[in-house]
Amino acid sequence: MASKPTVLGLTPSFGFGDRIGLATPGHVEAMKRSGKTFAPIFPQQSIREMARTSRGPEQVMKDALEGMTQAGWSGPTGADADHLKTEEDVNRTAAVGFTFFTIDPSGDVDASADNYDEPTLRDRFASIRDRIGWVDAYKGRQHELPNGTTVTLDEEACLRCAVKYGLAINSAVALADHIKSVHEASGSDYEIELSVDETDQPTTLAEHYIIADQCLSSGMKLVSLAPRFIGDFEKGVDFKGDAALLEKSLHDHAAIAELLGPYKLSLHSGSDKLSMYAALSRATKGRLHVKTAGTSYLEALRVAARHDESLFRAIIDFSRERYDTDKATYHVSAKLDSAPTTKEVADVTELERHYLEKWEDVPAGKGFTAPGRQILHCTFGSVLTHAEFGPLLRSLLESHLDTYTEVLAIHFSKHLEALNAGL
Ligand SMILES: O=C(O)[C@@H](O)[C@@H](O)[C@H](O)C(=O)CO
Repeated sequence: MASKPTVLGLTPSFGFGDRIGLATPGHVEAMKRSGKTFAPIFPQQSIREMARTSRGPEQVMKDALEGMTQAGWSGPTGADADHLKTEEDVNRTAAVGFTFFTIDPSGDVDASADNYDEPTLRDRFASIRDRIGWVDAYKGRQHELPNGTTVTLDEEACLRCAVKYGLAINSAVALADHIKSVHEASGSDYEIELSVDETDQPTTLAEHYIIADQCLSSGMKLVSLAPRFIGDFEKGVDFKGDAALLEKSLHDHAAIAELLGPYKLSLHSGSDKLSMYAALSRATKGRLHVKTAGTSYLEALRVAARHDESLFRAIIDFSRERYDTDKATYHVSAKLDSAPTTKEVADVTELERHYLEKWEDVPAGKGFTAPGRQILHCTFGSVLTHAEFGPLLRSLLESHLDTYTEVLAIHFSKHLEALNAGL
């Protein structure tokens, strides 16, 4: 019998989202092979994923706990109620035993604030001044971080942060208060992650400092924070960008987390970012959380590529029809013409290479880069709720659970080993 989800505190942790409900045995197997320093989060699903797959929190929790029991996992696990935006999201997930609550206040972020000229910035600030009381308290301050970097909170940085994130901080604090009251009523423990990763511009050090400081001073039980890091963290493929600049910035963000918390730095869209994992582990000295989800769905399609070619081809055709619509809320850059149609590729192994890629084709220490992965990645909801493809894929996985478990074990062992390399 699997243990009940618990809080994990500052232990290095790794989130294994599962959009189908059959991946946990493979996740457990990867943990057994390579997860020595990491605590797992097996039940993990965002509200967006639940909406797209028509699975509710009960089902997500039940599938993960059953998978843990089936695979003989008796160690601890967290349970991540991911990308929560409303009190209703909290109530539904708390009721079934989620312990790690990821608050996503992106609906209240003013994403245009980075481009406002000074008069517009002052104007916008004037319109929300009565709801943001902290600008004068930070203005003019400088903070030396444990790694020697200085965070400068000049007037412009404070105003821009207030306009961009002020209302989002307020809504995050309000949702955290609700999480607290729900858990006080039930007498159960919980922890909070704040995610501000889904923005176009990277989170500056000044923004990170103010956001975290405001949340902590409100009493938020913040155990991890997901900034938007520099470079590109697109879904389904490796990190794109300047590795040296990223590493320097990871050290700075980790130093803020150490100074103000400590809390963990969290990496969203963490699947397949193997080329930067060691840097993340080094910079945070293991005080980190990595979140993955869509990559387990892609590995499920690998099972289709190997055991039911016509289903694999049909799913690719359908995903190509859906991609331009379904990619709307995801950070991806693939275009439909970056991968061939199924008619253009006769050999299924070649098709697998274009749409999923194979580990044997990827250099050591790197992740996948094939653009076709993104076409399949964003369209999971349409496929899984499709009257024909959803049930066919599920029954294929059920009859080839050994293959699914093994491909996931290989896939995630590579992830965990790359993270361990920096510790
Ligand atoms: O697709 C989703 O909604 C979630 O899986 C992700 O955004 C999640 O937060 C994540 O970053 C997984 O890599």
